[in-house]
Amino acid sequence: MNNPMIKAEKLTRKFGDFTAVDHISFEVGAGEIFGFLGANGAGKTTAMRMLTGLLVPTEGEATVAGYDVYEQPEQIKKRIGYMSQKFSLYEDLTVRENIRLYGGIYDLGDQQIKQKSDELVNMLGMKELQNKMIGSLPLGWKQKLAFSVALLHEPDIVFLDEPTGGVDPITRRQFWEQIYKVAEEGTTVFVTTHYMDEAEYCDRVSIMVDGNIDALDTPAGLKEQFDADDIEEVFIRLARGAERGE
Ligand SMILES: Nc1ncnc2c1ncn2[C@@H]1O[C@H](COP(=O)(O)OP(=O)(O)OP(=O)(O)O)[C@@H](O)[C@H]1O
Repeated sequence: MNNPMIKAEKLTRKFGDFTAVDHISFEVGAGEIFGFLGANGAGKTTAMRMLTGLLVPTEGEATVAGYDVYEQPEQIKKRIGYMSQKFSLYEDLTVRENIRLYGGIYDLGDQQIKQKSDELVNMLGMKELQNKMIGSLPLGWKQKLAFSVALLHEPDIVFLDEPTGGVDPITRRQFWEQIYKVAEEGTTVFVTTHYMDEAEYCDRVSIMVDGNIDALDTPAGLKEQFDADDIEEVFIRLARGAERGE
């Protein structure tokens, strides 16, 4: 792959004697939608924390947007967006206040923040809601807004950690339309999900089992390789052998 946006080579993280992520290697291209699947405890969050410059690896190499995870975590943080269920918008601030807050965190100027706020509320059809507290909005709206906010500073890569948890299939589908749009514009999307229908929407999917990447291919390639009707079947077959998890 020429100039991969993410490149991991034998990336490893141990906690004491326990190896949470065990020598994983993969590359993700610019504008690619890369699905990062695995059962609970497989090591996805640990891998993602290393790639986002939040956790130092024990061994191995990785670059993200061309920056080294050991040497240049601060540069990485500037070039990525991050959205998760746990780390997201402030419930007791309004839609507009949240945008302003994150614009400030991402070092955008006042004028740019104002312009981005207008664009964003218009694009999301949230003009009427812009002065409402986030806490009063339905979860699907919060997710769409959190995604847009993660893209405010026009990052090269956006990391999405279970971005659509807890909403209905139509809302999830709308969220994925937003994902397609930014990927078409060239942003790389790295996404974890427990919804197997969403795995089918990715360009390529990796499946982690007990700290290792046991499979990595396009959805069609995985189905062929495992002679399965859908990704769920592939996933279950791989995850059944897992020792970790609930
Ligand atoms: N700080 C830590 N100290 C010790 N063990 C940890 C730490 N963080 C994660 N682990 C262990 O590493 C393993 C992988 O955890 P991780 O959170 O990366 O999995 P995951 O695939 O993201 O799971 P989930 O889908 O439940 O979030 C688990 O067994 C977990 O208990």
